[in-house]
Order: sequence, then C-alpha cells, then structure tokens
Amino acid sequence: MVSARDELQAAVSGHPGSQLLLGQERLVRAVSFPGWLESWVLLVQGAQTSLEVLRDAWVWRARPPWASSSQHWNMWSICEFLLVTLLSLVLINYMKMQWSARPLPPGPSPLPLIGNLWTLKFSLHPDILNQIAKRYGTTFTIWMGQTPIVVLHGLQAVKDALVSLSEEMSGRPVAGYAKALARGRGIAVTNGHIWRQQRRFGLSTLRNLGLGKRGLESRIQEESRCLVESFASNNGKPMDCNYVITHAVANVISAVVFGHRFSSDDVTFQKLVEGNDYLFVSLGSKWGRLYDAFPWLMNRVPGPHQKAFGKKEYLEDFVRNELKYHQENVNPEEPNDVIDYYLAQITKTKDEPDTTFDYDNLVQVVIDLFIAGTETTTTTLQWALLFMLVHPEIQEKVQNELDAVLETSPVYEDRKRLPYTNAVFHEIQRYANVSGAGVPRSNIKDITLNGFHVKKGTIILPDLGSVLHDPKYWETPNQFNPNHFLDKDGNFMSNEAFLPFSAGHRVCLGEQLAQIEMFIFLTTLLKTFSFRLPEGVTEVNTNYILAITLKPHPFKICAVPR
Ligand code: HEM
Repeated sequence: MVSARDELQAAVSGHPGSQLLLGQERLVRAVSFPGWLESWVLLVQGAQTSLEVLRDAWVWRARPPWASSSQHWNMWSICEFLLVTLLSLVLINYMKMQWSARPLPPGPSPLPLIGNLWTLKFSLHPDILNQIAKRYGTTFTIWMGQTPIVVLHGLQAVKDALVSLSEEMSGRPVAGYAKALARGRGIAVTNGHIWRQQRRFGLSTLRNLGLGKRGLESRIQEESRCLVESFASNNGKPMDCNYVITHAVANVISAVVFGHRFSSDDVTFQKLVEGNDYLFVSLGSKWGRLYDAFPWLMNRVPGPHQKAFGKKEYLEDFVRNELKYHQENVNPEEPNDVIDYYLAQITKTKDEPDTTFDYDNLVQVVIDLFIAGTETTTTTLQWALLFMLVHPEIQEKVQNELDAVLETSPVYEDRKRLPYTNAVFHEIQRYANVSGAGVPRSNIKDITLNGFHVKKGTIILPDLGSVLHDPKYWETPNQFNPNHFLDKDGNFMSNEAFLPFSAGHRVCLGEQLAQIEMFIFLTTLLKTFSFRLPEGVTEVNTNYILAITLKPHPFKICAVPR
C-alpha cells in the first residue's frame, strides 16, 4: 500500500497544485462511505496531507521548491483548499450523523455540527419537545450537537422503558462537566458497582433516620416553626420568599446529613447554600455544555465554570469539617445522621475488597443530597405559594379543611384525613413540573424501545413533563385543577401518570423526604397565614423560567397572619 507520505512526495515532485488536491481528494473519498474504518483512515490521511502541505507552505513561505522563480505560492489556492477542506469535513460529519441516526427512532433532521440545537433553541424546552412528538410520535431522536438523545414522550413510552426495563435503563450518562465536578463519586452521577453501593446505603440510611423520636418528621416540624417565624417577622409586608424557603429546605437536609440545623445568620451556612445553588445552576448552564464538549480547553480558560469548581471545593471543605467534628465527638453506637451512618459503614466494610465506602465518597454523597434535594424542593414550594396567590378560592378551601381537621402541629399521616389539601399539593407538583423534561438516563444493555433497537450506552430522556401533562391521563392537563386527584365523592385519588420523581431503579432517592417536607411546610404555613398579593398588584407571571429546573419568575408575597 502506498503511504500518504509517498503519495505526497510523488505529488510534490509533480504538478504544483496536485498536492493540494490530494488532501481534498482523500477527504472527499472519505465521504463516499467505503466503510467506517476505511473512511476514518482516509479522513485522517486527508487531514495529515493537508497539514503537511500547509506546514511546508509556511516553512517555504512564498516560494515552494517545485516552483520556478516566476511561480509564487498562490494564496488563493490555500484559501480555496481550506474552504473545500472545511466544507468536506462538514459534509463528512453530516453524513456520519445521518449514518448513525439510521437505527435510531426518527426525529427532526440534524444540521451538521449543531444537530437540532437550533430547532430546540439550545435547550430542552417542554413545548418544543411536545411539537416534535406530535410529528414523530412518542419515541423520537433529537441531536444535541453531535450527540443523539432518544426522547420518550408520554406515560406509556416512559413506563415501557423506566418500569418494564428498569435494570437496563439504570445508567446515567456522565458528561465531562458533571464528571469533573463529582469525580466519579457519590450517587447522582455514577454508574455500576459504585452507584449501586452508594445508592443502597443512601436509601437505607434515609429509612433509618425516619424512625425514632428524633426522626425526620420532628426535624421538619422544628424547621417549619422557624419558617413561620421568618415569614411572621415581615409583618405581612411584601417579601421575596425565595431566601427563607431555601434556608428552611437546606436546613432540613443539614439535619439529615449533619444532624443539626444552622441559624440563617450563620455566614458559613449562607456560603454553603449559595455554593450549592451556584453549582446546581451551573450544571445546566452553557458553560457546562462547553466544558462537556471541550474539557481540555475549558480547564485552561477562565469563566463561571472555574468559579463552580471553587464553590465545589468550599462545599467539600465544609463537609470535611463536619466529618472531623463527627469523628471526634460522636458516639458510633448512636448514629444520628448520614455522616454517622456512613462512618459506621466505612468501619464495617473496611476489609471487603470491593468496598466503595470511603471518605471521598462520603463527601460526595452529602453534596449530592444537598444539590439534588434543595433546589427541587425549594422551587416546588415557591410554585405552591404562587399558585395560592393566583387561586385564592383554592387557598381558602384548603385552609377551611385544615381548620376543621388539624388540632395540633401537622404530621404526614394527616394527609389521609385531608383529601382536598392532599389533592391540591399533588396538583401543585404536577402542574409545576419542576424537573422539566426530566433527567437523562442511559441503557446499560442493548434494548428495544417502541420497536426501535437502541444500542447500549445511548442517552435516553424520559420526558417527565410530558407524563405530567399527558392528555390521556389528565382531564385538563394545561390547567391547575385539584380535581385531577379527587374522585366524584371528594376522596383523594392517585393517578399513575403522577411521576414527578421519575420511576424505576433510579427513581428520586429523596422522594419520601421531599413529600413529607412539602406537606408539613405547606400545611403549617397555610394554617398560620393567608397569602396575598401586595396591594395594587393584580397579576402574577405564572410562566416558568427554563433553568435546570422550571422556576417561577421572582414575585412578592404578603404573609398575613390568620
Ligand atoms: C420536589 C422535590 C424533588 C423532585 C421533584 C425530585 C426529582 C428527582 C428526579 C426527577 C430525579 C431523577 C430520577 C431519574 O434518574 O429518573 C431525582 C434524582 C435524585 N434525587 Fe430527587 N427530587 C426531589 C427531591 C429530592 C430530595 C429532597 C433529595 C435528597 C434528600 C433528592 C435526592 C435525589 C438523588 C440523590 C437523586 C439521584 C438518584 C440516582 O441517580 O440514583 N431529591 N430527583
């Protein structure tokens, strides 16, 4: 076989323009798909030849050796060559995308390099995904740049994958940015053995913490009393409730993981909450996507992603300090929080060769619980208060039911005696749809989805928003309507399409904690205050802001004591 270098040399000794064309020709031959391997060899050879020509042109400047004294390097040829090379590369890239799209479910045609990013407006907008589903059905493919994502739309498609193929669908795609932040540790962005061990530990610890007299519920009740004080201190004046709710929710997680709460004046705690918030937002940012695409480069350039790494370090130091305190002061016989349980687990498993329980994983598990549990719950509670402002008649009906039923501080068990309140809280979660299009998964084995063969390792997005608004399961999917959860006699009625926490092996780890928390916070607040719009304000924006969660626009609220 004649090597690229031999061909180049032959060309150099021949016609002056032929070496320019050689690289082009190889690139064009690569497009004609002789086969994957051959195609790549030609592509690499084409690029190599082209680079060598350019290098020589640079070294010899305006006078290459084959040129006679009157012949000068023609800049036009270089420009022409570069243009054709570029176009060829774009064309190759496009054809490769089309080629790899063949076995995947149908979807809008991707553009070279950017895929469907333009159509998607560079994010996973629920309305756009709806439009695509109308055209291509419940299982379709979109391209985020060069990466195909199979989207599952509506309850049936999501259930067929997450529930019927729970094990196969239990992978999490871990792109560059999340990987760099979590460094392969913890629960939310790990896979395989490490994920299984850490997740199992997380679940059993949350269950253990729910029991006993210092159980989760009494901690949440304690926090709800502090939240009431924060609202009350504003004396019914207009306030932005984001800050107080975020602190209350972060304090519940603090109680779970560190075993104690923090005063909202505590500067270190404020920095923890702020860092946690920053990291969560940055995970969904454009800088994060740039990092996914060019990790080597992004590691070397400044930007908000570098700030996120700094915040992550602060969070890690914070957790390590707590860890040290626990090691020095806590009785291992009486575990009281996640750190205590984890330390006991490290000791218990230290001689097991395949153990993944160590201090680094401990730190990441704690951070995962903070990141996954704070923003989602805070945002849902914000939506809850916003919907109460927009639907004062619903707020009043809930309050009447609470007055009639509750005599003492609410406990989660009370939901069974409060069917209307329970229905309203479920409807808040359904309608708010804080997880938007959901969290991506990947399949750990080859599977068939809706008749399409999907190869192991494909990114699959179970669109949870489409389930929570699936017209087959909700009478008025686009209206806030508590009747979605009530039967004709006014009893609470569950709905199989209520999946805000997802489903299957990777279902939200904090589902129960979040539900208890939201129930106790909201019942306590609505029993104590009437929530009203500030005087003179007649309208509220109920559209969402598309961040990593679907967030409400900032709003002011008056908490008037009842
Ligand atoms: C309203 C509140 C919440 C909502 C709507 C929510 C929703 C979700 C969703 C949709 C997922 C992705 C599941 C999947 O991969 O399909 C998830 C994962 C997760 N959530 Fe939540 N969540 C909430 C609260 C919490 C809380 C309070 C905690 C912790 C205490 C928590 C911890 C986690 C963790 C650790 C994961 C990753 C699980 C894994 O990858 O195995 N979440 N959550």
